[in-house]
Amino acid sequence: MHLTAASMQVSQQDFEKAQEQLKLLKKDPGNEVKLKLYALFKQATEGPCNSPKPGMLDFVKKAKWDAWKSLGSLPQDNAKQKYTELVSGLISAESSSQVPGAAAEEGRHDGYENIIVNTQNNITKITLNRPEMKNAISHEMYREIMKALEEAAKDDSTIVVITGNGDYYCSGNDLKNFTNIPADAMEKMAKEGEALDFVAHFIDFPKPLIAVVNGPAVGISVTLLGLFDLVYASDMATFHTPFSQLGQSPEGCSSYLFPKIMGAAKANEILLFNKKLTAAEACAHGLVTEVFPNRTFQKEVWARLKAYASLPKNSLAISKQLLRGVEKEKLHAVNSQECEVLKERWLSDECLNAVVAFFQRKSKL
Ligand SMILES: CCCCCC/C=C/C(=O)SCCNC(=O)CCNC(=O)[C@H](O)C(C)(C)COP(=O)(O)OP(=O)(O)OC[C@H]1O[C@@H](n2cnc3c(N)ncnc32)[C@H](O)[C@@H]1OP(=O)(O)O
Repeated sequence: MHLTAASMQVSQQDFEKAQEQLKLLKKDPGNEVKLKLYALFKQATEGPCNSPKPGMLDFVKKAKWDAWKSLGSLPQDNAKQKYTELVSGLISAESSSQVPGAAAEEGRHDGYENIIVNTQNNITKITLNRPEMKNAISHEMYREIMKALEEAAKDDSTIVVITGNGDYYCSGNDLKNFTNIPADAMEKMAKEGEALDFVAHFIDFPKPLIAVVNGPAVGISVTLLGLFDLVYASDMATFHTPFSQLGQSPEGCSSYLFPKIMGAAKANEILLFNKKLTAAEACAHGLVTEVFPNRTFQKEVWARLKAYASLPKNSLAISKQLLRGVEKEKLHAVNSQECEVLKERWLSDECLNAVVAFFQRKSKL
């Protein structure tokens, strides 16, 4: 690739170094980020997109073209700067969001396979730990999260944090949950009260519960955010609830909380029409408390959480109960109704076909 710019905020050398660093990334950054990188690189090296729009059915080329076109007239030097920042963000996220695999990690709780739980500095951290599956939540993982929440409710911690290991926060329900049990998978899912019980753990959780959303969030990991007390997000996080695409319906009390938080018009766009939000949009609509640059995300968020965790524990828990108490009964009723509808959805052809289509998808970016 030939680069031409001479006077740029980011030197040619830094830009080229970023391209090299990108190759060293151990983790696949994911399509969303790949598109952003592609667009910024093209803008930085060729300027605004003037190439003809690819045909509607050429999905990959069209996605790339859209991403590049969306940068409009962003100057080349700005694109170069953003590209370099994005790469360094990915590198630092890789080194800081990788949870040390060592069982020797201080305060680590034993007995979990799919999550890592540790308590330190008055904070119990629950890390979703299936990075190769984008932290999709399997049956076993649902059970582990419930167990971890039950233990965290009783332990010495003042606040409890949920985050993800790797580039994703969580890709939602593991769609293999529908396929692992032969033949009667959907029926079994529908009969088990797992979803109801899982969401109830969040409604009833007695301490401040904070989501540290390190990357994209999908499905139930988004809807549940309405039940958290704080949501901090990296600027690389996105929020997507593709329920109608999947022949499913909203859960996690989102059918009640999302319109309340962001107004009916926006909630409809998100929950009915699969509109994916950027972190900045989710923050503007009240789902996210604050967004941080990915480069400094872990450092800034954990410094803040440590300060919060030194506040008086009982006062925090009592105040949370006051805030939540008025709505608890309503939230359980909403959860119950959402799960009833979901059970029917899981038995529908629309849902079955969507799950089959996911596992049959061929073309990836
Ligand atoms: C108690 C039950 C309560 C249930 C409540 C109802 C909950 C509803 C929901 O959560 S609906 C949302 C369900 N989630 C999805 O639809 C997301 C599906 N995944 C994807 O669309 C993509 O994987 C992606 C956009 C998250 C990431 O794309 P990409 O960056 O291209 O990565 P890969 O697709 O290659 O993913 C890597 C690897 O992970 C597997 N995987 C990712 N997410 C899921 C998932 N949710 N279920 C199952 N498997 C998932 C993916 O298949 C790849 O595996 P492979 O390499 O192909 O073996």
